[in-house]
Amino acid sequence: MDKLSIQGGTPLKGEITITGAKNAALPILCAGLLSAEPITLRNLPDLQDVRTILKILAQMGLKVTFPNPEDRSVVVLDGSDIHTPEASYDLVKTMRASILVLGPLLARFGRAKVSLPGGCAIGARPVDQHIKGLKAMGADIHIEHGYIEAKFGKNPNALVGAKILTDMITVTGTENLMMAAVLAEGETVLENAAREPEVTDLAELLIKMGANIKGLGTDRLIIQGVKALHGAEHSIIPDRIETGTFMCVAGAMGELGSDLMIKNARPDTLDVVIDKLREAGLKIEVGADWIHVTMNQRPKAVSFKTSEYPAFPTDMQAQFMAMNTIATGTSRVTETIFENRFMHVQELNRLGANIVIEGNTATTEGVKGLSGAIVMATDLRASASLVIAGLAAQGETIVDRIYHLDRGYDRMEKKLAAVGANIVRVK
Ligand SMILES: CC(=O)N[C@H]1[C@@H](OP(=O)(O)OP(=O)(O)OC[C@H]2O[C@@H](n3ccc(=O)[nH]c3=O)[C@H](O)[C@@H]2O)O[C@H](CO)[C@@H](O)[C@@H]1O
Ligand SMILES: C=C(OP(=O)(O)O)C(=O)O
Repeated sequence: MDKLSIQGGTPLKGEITITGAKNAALPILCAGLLSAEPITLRNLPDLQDVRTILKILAQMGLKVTFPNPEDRSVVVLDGSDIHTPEASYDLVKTMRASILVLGPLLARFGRAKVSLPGGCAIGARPVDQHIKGLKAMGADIHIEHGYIEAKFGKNPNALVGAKILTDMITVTGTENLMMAAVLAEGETVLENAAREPEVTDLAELLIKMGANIKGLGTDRLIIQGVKALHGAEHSIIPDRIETGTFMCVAGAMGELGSDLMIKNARPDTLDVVIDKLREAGLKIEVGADWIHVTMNQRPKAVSFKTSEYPAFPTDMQAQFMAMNTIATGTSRVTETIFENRFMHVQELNRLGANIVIEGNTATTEGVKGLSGAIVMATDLRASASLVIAGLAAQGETIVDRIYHLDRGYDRMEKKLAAVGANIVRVK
């Protein structure tokens, strides 16, 4: 199992280029199931989760071609010969977002068999709202032997448009139902829809493919179903969480100093993150597609509560907490999206942090410095927080189990080493 070895305490300076967003790439790749014509995608990130979903899609019969094998950022999908609309437990268990094949398979082929994803480190994460929405669109769905078995029900030829109000805001739930609705008969209204930029990016691709979707970026999506979708070309939006993670790296360098020019970013998707980092004392300049961030003092403690977009993202919570560990003052961080997303706390404390959890709130008393240790990554963003803390700590930090990190970051250690970090992958 790979590990990262980090010698902390070096200042960071240079340029970092952001890659496409994992959480946009995954639903967008699944949208390849919706058309028999080729779809060309650019700015695809090179991640384990992307490799996993491509494997699942290829098993179904989707043809996946990288026109230039040395450049994994451009891919062509060909859904003209989908023969097996099924996703097995073996792959689904490694990545919950595999559930995103359910809506497109059912809408286009009238049947789908997809393993129920299990829970994961950060929470139980049921998919009841995905199922409830598809049932409202007339699907006949049963759970048997750990699999969701779905087929057309009410109407034997198609899903039917419906008004769907989910019990909570769900990102992949909105994406699954939107992909089902684009090929349904009639109008679907998704109330309480997620407004995350990745949902909008998926909607933009679907519109290029001929879908009729209104209300992009709002919590009410109105979709008029069409008979078939055609081919399209699309560039995946830059990853706002990867961007925010590197900004937290800059912040955690504190008095050591950092000066990072972050390129190919979408600062307009990071308003609350940028505000909070300025509150922490980072100097931030922003252009249309770049962010220049500098830091040369201990960060100030920042408190926040995670919530749905456009509020503070849960996927940035752990990275901010890593920065808070060495801040002046006390921060209070409340996690409202996932019931178990503080797994990094124990590991940050092993590096010398002073964090106490009470219910869904973590209180951090900033300390002057951290000291390197062996720590264990438990989930994707927890891993990122340990890398950040390791870069700020004195001495060597070993981050074990970085397969979690590889799920969602494209060559993170290479990007960090290029700006002066002393970080290497140990096989
Ligand atoms: C691949 C992807 O895009 N992953 C993101 C997506 O995950 P994901 O789409 O899985 O997260 P959701 O928005 O669905 O989850 C929000 C909350 O709703 C609950 N829920 C959700 C669906 C459902 O049917 N029933 C239910 O109870 C979940 O357990 C969670 O407590 O949004 C999360 C919240 O921004 C992010 O942290 C993840 O990075
Ligand atoms: C929780 C995350 O991803 P996923 O939904 O794929 O587990 C994440 O990206 O932080």
